[in-house]
Order: sequence, then structure tokens, then C-alpha cells
Amino acid sequence: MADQPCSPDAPLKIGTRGSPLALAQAHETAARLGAAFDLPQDTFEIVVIKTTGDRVIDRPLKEIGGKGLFTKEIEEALLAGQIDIAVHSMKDMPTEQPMGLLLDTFLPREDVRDAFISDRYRRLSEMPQGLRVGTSSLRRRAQLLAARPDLDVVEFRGNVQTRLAKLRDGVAAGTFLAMAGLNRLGLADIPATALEPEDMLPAIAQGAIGIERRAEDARAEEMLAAIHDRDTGIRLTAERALLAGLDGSCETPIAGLATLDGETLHLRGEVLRTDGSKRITDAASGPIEDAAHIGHAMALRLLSEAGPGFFDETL
Ligand SMILES: NCc1[nH]cc(CCC(=O)O)c1CC(=O)O
Repeated sequence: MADQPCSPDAPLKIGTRGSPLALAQAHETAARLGAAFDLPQDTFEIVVIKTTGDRVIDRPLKEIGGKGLFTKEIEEALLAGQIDIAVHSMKDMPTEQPMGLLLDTFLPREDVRDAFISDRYRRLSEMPQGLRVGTSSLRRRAQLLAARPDLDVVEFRGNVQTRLAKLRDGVAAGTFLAMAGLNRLGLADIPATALEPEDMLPAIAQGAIGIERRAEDARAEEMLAAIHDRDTGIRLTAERALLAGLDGSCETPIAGLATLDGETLHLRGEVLRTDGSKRITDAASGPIEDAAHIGHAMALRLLSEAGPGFFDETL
């Protein structure tokens, strides 16, 4: 029998990382697919895959380096047919996928904002000089130092739970997390203050879940089409074109956010030196059909304003 979207004979295998946030995202995907096709949840099997980024936890991310640190093993399992679809945080995804894989399904986007987390201070501006703030994100480090060069930024790796534990242990007085992760984990009760994009422009694709599939898998294509969110797709097209044009990886501080107003797309972008000593921003608008062009054109403007050497290590 040919593959059919609702075929009950084989469960749809959903590949994911094993962190609580990744599992929540995989379960959300299964729930949306189940609702769209009126299928019971045992139609879906969640398969946990350990990635290099999960395995190497004792070194800063930028040292391990390379794109796809959290995705390579998952994409290999997808290509090998060990899983049927893969659920990803789009923020962690390289702009290009391996031959044979498509990443073009997006769930409705969560809160895009970053949150400042601290037991003692509600706002960054309340923090006394010299205090320690933990983050493993080069973007957040650079943005924080641009606003507060007096603060001491320390490396802070691990999943959401690990980082909250480090805060309780006094390793730092504050940290940042994505609101999307907190919301998806149901952690609304932790001491978080959401930062507006004007104050901290989020990472490209922050808050968006993407689902990857094999290009020739008709069952996956038909199932995923039913849960795709068009607006999120348009916004990510612009943001990821900006990222691709900047040749961005986890090693460069880049921020970007697209919003839609009817058929018009607004895009903001920002690049920073890693020590926060320089920040270049840009904004553009245009029809949603031009999403990719708007992002790419912004990348070229930012690059030419930055000039050679802008991203060279300054720490
Ligand atoms: N780099 C890790 C990562 N990837 C996605 C999220 C949060 C959820 C999201 O932005 O979709 C996080 C953790 C964080 O930044 O707090």
C-alpha cells in the first residue's frame, strides 16, 4: 500500500533532542498533527537523538564551533529513515539543509522576546556595577555589554533547568532566557522580565519551531502542510535571508526580527562587535512577497557598513 497521510499501519516517528524544551516542542507537534487528522497520540512515536551539542557540555559553544551542532545527528537519522520528521528550534538551525531534506513547515510562533531572569533585580538597569550575568549567547553578551559595559559576563551553558539552578547557586546574579522556552515549559512562575525588541532585539527565528522532512516523503509533506503557519513562514523567510546574507553562525552576534502588518513586512536587523563596543542597526519594509529580498538586501547594507574585520575576535 502506498503511503497515505492517515495510514495507521506505521507510527510517524518524530525525531528530537532530549531536553525538556525539545520534548515539549515534539509533543506540541504530535498534538497538532493529531488534532489536524483526528488521530490518537499513539500514531506518533517520539524518538530522542543525542547531538554533539548535547554531548559536549563542558566547553563553551563557540569553542566546539561549527554550524549544526544541535542538528547534525538528527538530520542523519532523518536521511537514514530512522525518523520521519524532525522538530527543531529554528533559532538553532543553519540556513541551509543537507541535500534531500526540506525545512519548510513552521508552527505558530511563540513570544519572540528575551527575558531577564534574576531573583534580586527586576530590571537590568537596577543591577549595581560589576555584577555577574551569565549567558552562552554571543548575541546577548554583546547586546548586554553595549548597554552595560560595566557588567561581568560569564559563560553559562546548559538547558533551561541547568541555568536556573546555576542562578540559585549564585554563579551569577542574572541571566537571559527566551520567553518562548519559558512559556513552552510552563515556567511562568520564575522571576522573569520580558525585554521588548527595542531593548534587546531577539535572535533570528527566536520562538519558532520548524519541522524538517525528507524531500520525497509524500506522507510527511501532506501531514505537515496541515499544521504549517503561513505568517511564521513569511517572517522566517526574511529573517533567515538576513542571516544567510551575513553568513551568520553561532559565532557572530546577529539579531533580527520580522513582523507583519497585513501584506507588509517590517524587518529590523542588528550586528554587534563581540565586546559590545559597536552596534549597527537597520530597518526596512516591503510587500510580503519580497521577504527574502528584504532580508538579503539588509544583510548587504549591514556588511558594507560594518566593513572588514568587524566580527574579528575582540574578547
Ligand atoms: N540556543 C538554545 C535555545 N534554542 C531555542 C531556545 C528557546 C526557544 C526558542 O527561542 O524557540 C533556546 C534557549 C534560550 O535561548 O533560552
